[in-house]
Parts: sequence; C-alpha cells; structure tokens
Amino acid sequence: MAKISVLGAGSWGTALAVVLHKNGHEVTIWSIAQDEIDMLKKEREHKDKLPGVKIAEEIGLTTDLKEAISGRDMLVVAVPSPYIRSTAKSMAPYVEDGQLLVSVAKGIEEGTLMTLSAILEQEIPQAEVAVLCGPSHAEEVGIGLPTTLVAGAKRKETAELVQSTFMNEVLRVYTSPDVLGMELGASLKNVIALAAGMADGLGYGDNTKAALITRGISEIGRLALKMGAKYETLSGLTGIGDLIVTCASKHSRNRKAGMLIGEGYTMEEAMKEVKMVVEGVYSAKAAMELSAKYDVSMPIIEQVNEVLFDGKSAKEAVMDLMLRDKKPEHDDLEWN
Ligand SMILES: NC(=O)C1=CN([C@@H]2O[C@H](COP(=O)(O)OP(=O)(O)OC[C@H]3O[C@@H](n4cnc5c(N)ncnc54)[C@H](OP(=O)(O)O)[C@@H]3O)[C@@H](O)[C@H]2O)C=CC1
Ligand SMILES: O=C(CO)COP(=O)(O)O
Repeated sequence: MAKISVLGAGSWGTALAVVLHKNGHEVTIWSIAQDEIDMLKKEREHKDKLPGVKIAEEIGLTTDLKEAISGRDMLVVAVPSPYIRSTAKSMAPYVEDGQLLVSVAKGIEEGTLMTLSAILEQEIPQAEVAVLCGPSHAEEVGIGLPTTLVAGAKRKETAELVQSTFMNEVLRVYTSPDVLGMELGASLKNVIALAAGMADGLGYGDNTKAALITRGISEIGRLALKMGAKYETLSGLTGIGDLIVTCASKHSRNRKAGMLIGEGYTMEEAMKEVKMVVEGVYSAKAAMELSAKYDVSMPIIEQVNEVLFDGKSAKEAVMDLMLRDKKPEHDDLEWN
C-alpha cells in the first residue's frame, strides 16, 4: 500500500483518487480552494463535476500543500494546464529528492511551448516525473467502466511503478518510454475535439467527424514526429485513442465547447457553460506556435484558432478547410 496525494479536486483528480483508494492505497486529495474542500468534506461527492461517484470517508481532504506532499510515495498532479506552473512553484519547497510526481493533466504552455512534465521537471528538479494518460473520461473511470491508460516515464521502473499502482480489473495500464509523444497527443487532440464539436454544432454528420479525426491525427502526427515523438505512440492509446474518445464522447468538455461555438456561442460563453476546464482553448495558440516553429502545416488547428480568437464563424472555417488547394492524401507516397 502506498501513500498518495492527488493535487487537484476537479473531475479527473477526484476519479483517480477514488480508483487509488479502491486499489488499497492511502489517499489524500488536495485543492487550492477551501470552499471546494469544505463542500467535499460535507457531501463526499463532487456533485457538479463528478455526480454519482462517492468519495470514501478514508480519503483525506486538505488545502494544506505541505501536509499533502510530506511523506507521500506518489503525487498525482491533476490541476488544469494553466495552473501547472503556479502549482509546481508552490509544491517545490516541500518535494523530497526523488519523490514521484505523476502528471495526468493535458496541455502545452503558451509562450514557452513546454509540455506539462517538462514544466514539473523545471520547477521541481529534485522530483522524478511520470505521465499517465489515454482515452479516459472521469465520468466512466469514476464508476469503473473498463478503460485503458498509458504510464510514461524516462525510466522503465518508474513507468512500471505507476502502472502497478493504478492498474485494476477495470483499468488496464500500459507503459511507454515516449513521454513527449504521449503528451503531444494528449494535448493537441483537445484542439481537434473543438473542431469536431463545432461540426456537431453545425449539424454536420458522421462523415465530417471521421474526416476531422483522421486528418486531425495526421496533422498531430506530422508535428509530433518532427519534434521527436514516435509513430507508434500517435497510432496508440494516447494518440488516435484519446482523439477518438474526445471527438466522439458525450462527456468530452472540448467537444461540448466546440458544439456550443458551432451553435453560435462565443468562446467565453461556451467555456462558462461547460463549467469544467476546456483545455483545447489553452493549447490552441501553443499548437499554432509549434506549427510555425517546426514548419508543419496544421490546417484544422489553424482554423480552430481563427474561430476562437479572430471571430471567424465555424461554418466559414469548415468551408475554408474544404476549399483548400487539391493535394494527395499522403505527401510521401509515390506513384509506381
Ligand atoms: N475530466 C476528465 O475526464 C479528464 C481530464 N484530464 C485532464 O486533467 C486536468 C484536470 O481536468 P479536470 O479535473 O477535468 O478539471 P476540472 O475543471 O474538473 O477541475 C479543475 C480543478 O482545478 C482547480 N483550480 C482552479 N484554479 C486553480 C489554481 N489556480 N490552481 C490550482 N487548481 C486550480 C479547480 O478548483 P475550483 O473547482 O475551485 O475552480 C478544480 O478543482 C486537465 O488537464 C484535463 O485535460 C485528463 C483526463 C480525463
Ligand atoms: O482528455 C480528456 C479525456 O481523455 C478530457 O478532455 P475532454 O473532456 O475534452 O475529452
């Protein structure tokens, strides 16, 4: 049995805390927000963000970061990407040498273009950092529906430790050394999911969705490979797998926000309506900057940026995608 704290009491942090407690670990949830912790202590359920999932009495709840970190075998970092750096800075003084941090959030930092594990490593150099992601909505993990994830780390033993800590009969965890590929897949898919949602909001059909998923992984893959990620990762659970679930699921926050924008909401109105974090909005500009930096064409992500930040209508964005210059499906396939 390990002593584990989950930092971030949103839907994902809560669902993972419930899993870890069911796996027999001693679990504490930390949140920056006192009112959230007070509510969770009273209700033992996150009624807004994860209704129907009970938080057992044995799961500790605190806003005291030092208490949450000291003496823990593992710290699961589940705060949304815009707060990763500030949370890491606050954590740093309390993290012991070699203490294991598992990043479960998805995003790329605007400006620095850094992945979240890289931010944790920069701010808390004494820590050992791993990532855990894959096609997984908190709503389904929280009630124990069969789900697969991937634990990534530089060291095989670290990935295997994360694997055995989270794995159970309804949560199958694989391992991977390709942390960069995992994090790029996990964060960029959110931007494509906004586009998939917009298509739904416009009343388009399954053909459009399939096109966005397929051409979406194609542009994510182009960039990720150029940045050093592995092809296998993009064709695996944290690449195409996560993209499929986010573009198709009724639980997806990014798809929901996109759908509202397709129906005519502004980005701000859509984010307010979804209530939970819409990570694709925060990663969209970073994705565009990466596309320029690595000189990779990312037409869907470009159109999503124009809709989010330049006032372009979703319908016009789809038209612009359809009317791009004629081209082969795969640039590098040769005719005999
Ligand atoms: N939900 C899911 O199914 C999955 C989510 N993820 C990823 O996990 C991450 C967390 O998502 P999720 O749990 O859904 O998010 P939620 O929107 O459900 O929760 C966000 C949490 O962050 C807290 N928060 C707000 N401001 C700060 C701050 N300044 N510093 C630290 N924490 C703050 C919120 O507190 P308050 O409520 O008080 O505002 C809340 O507890 C995201 O990167 C997401 O992409 C990954 C896989 C699945
Ligand atoms: O990353 C997630 C699921 O894998 C959460 O984001 P969405 O809710 O937008 O799908």
